[in-house]
Amino acid sequence: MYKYHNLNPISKVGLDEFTKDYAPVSTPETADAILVRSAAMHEMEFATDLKAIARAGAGVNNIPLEKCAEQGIVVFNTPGANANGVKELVIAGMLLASRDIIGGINWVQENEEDGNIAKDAEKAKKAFAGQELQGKKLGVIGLGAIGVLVANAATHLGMDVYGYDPYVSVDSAWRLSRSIHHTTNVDEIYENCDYITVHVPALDSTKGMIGKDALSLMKEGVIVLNFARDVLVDSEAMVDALVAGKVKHYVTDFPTPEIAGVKGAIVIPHLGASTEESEDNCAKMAVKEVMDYLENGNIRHSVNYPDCDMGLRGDKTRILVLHHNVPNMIGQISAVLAKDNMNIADLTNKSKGKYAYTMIDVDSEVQEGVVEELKQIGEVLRVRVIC
Ligand SMILES: NC(=O)C1=CN([C@@H]2O[C@H](COP(=O)(O)OP(=O)(O)OC[C@H]3O[C@@H](n4cnc5c(N)ncnc54)[C@H](O)[C@@H]3O)[C@@H](O)[C@H]2O)C=CC1
Ligand SMILES: O=C(O)CCC(=O)C(=O)O
Repeated sequence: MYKYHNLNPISKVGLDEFTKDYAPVSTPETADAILVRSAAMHEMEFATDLKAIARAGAGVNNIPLEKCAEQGIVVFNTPGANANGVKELVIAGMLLASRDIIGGINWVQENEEDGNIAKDAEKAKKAFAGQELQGKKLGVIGLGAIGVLVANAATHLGMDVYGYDPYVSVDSAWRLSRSIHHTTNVDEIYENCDYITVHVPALDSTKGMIGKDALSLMKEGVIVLNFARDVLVDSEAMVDALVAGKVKHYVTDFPTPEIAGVKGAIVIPHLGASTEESEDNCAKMAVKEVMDYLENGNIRHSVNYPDCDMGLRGDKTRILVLHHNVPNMIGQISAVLAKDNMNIADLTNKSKGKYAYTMIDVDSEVQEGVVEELKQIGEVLRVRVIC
């Protein structure tokens, strides 16, 4: 029986994917796998039983990826599974920033007792007039799962769309509408666009990317949208730009004390992926990733180990070795197996940055002594046998 622990509420539709071989546990200490959404995991200690963490979502900045890798814990995410939910809220964000829908609705609520409300509304409404999206320039920074959907949808609203992503994947490039202008210089977006939306992960290299310098290049009255992570935008610089009127509206999915009450900020409580569909999609993908890893050793959509897939285990015994990506690991591993006269039926080795993964199918049983010998090889981080 495998055990899993949910650090956040996870959609039942996803959890229903677990077979009868899986049971939930109320604390993480004995779990083989943890399912998580946005819970902060950086301060957590991980028990030795823990083999996998699946983030039901895209951003993994709440998880200590390297610490997990060093302990032989594979971290997964669910790329693209909530992208449509975020795309739709970004479009809503652009509309909220363009038309004073919130001001208008508030006016109606404040005047709900007014018997002449229909007539008075016709006089009051001029205070809530706005502008249309059609014909405006939109800059999309980060053309991954979400950025591509936002860019394509905006073209259907008649916007003139510019995209920037120096690391764009072939898959994303294929999905991007041909009418989107591809720029290799992000300053072009800052200088020319009426709306700028950011869809990049929170990394050391992207933190604070919308800061004083970027803001100084932008057009007067620009609208900036951030549905990616709070740290991408320098709060102090953004507050100054809002107060000065340089930025007309900052639409963000991340409330912080610095930005929450500032005039011109439209702050949403991290609702981008909070739709039934996105929550179900993410949970289903996360559960399938965990089961395939625990039962077959296959890694798909990991963010700290290489993806590696040998299909279903069948009647073979499968040895799984997580290790550092250094020379002569396969030589040392196969030497241990040869010494014990074990025949390798199939072997795959993949690497990603500092870490690598070796999957081996053997025809015979694996004795505990062999596992111990494999663990003793320097640079090996975890050995697991599935039979
Ligand atoms: N508000 C919400 O509820 C949600 C927020 N997110 C956030 O949005 C981010 C993006 O999500 P996805 O599009 O699904 O991820 P993704 O991984 O599909 O796309 C990210 C893109 O950013 C690009 N990129 C990386 N560094 C860049 C840079 N310096 N300049 C320009 N592009 C750069 C990558 O090449 C990639 O194409 C996530 O990392 C997460 O932080 C994701 C889902 C829900
Ligand atoms: O699980 C959530 O609601 C947050 C989604 C998110 O921010 C992400 O997928 O990166």
